[in-house]
Amino acid sequence: MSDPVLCLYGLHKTYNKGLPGEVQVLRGVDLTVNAGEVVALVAPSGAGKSTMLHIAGLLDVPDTGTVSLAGQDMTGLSDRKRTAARRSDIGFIYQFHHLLPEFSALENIVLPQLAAGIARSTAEARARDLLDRVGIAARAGHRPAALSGGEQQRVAFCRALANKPRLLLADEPTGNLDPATSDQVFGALMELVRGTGLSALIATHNMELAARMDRVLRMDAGQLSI
Ligand SMILES: Nc1ncnc2c1ncn2[C@@H]1O[C@H](COP(=O)(O)OP(=O)(O)OP(=O)(O)O)[C@@H](O)[C@H]1O
Repeated sequence: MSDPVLCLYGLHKTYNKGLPGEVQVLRGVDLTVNAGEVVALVAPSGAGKSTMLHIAGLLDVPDTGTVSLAGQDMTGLSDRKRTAARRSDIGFIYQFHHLLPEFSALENIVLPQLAAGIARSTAEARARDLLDRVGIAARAGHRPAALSGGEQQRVAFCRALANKPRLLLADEPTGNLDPATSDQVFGALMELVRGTGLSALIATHNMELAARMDRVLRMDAGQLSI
């Protein structure tokens, strides 16, 4: 059997250690995401979800515990190697799209590929394919301001997948959309993820969306449970 795509083991994280504002955020988090698996993370506000996603995404480090991607331990790597692993292996989606306003939808998906050394023709073909998969191929030339909120978020999904990551991490990916749009846009995300065989860890407050994933984990007081 292949290695899990993501393996978190014994994660602890405390902010402001030893100071009056000390917050023990993660208290022993263990998690495995297997190849092609889509895992929901449901957590009340302040439970430590973003902290865990940042550590899983190599944007932050735990006080103790390990993070492995595709069987490789990331914990002891230099900042430069962690950044390289993050760029090549992980796609991020946030609640807000964070698209570059002066570039078209297509260019927002092409640019990260050019930065990774991919030829423009290949990058454009991939961007068009991704836009087609999420149903907005006709919007390729529009800048973000000329797109609806749901369309902007679909472009952000395509951008996250542009460099063919191993793992997608999403923090409330449809959290700023109205319920009907959220439902449709989430459907587009799931089709994209399923269609590419990607592994994903998706945080949401929405139990109906969580139920559409392979497995639901709850986070409370810095620990995970089923
Ligand atoms: N850099 C920091 N310094 C100090 N405390 C922090 C820091 N980042 C987060 N915290 C605290 O850690 C706790 C968990 O924060 P985190 O952002 O991980 O929660 P969350 O579950 O993602 O919440 P939300 O859903 O509201 O975003 C909160 O009490 C927060 O105030």
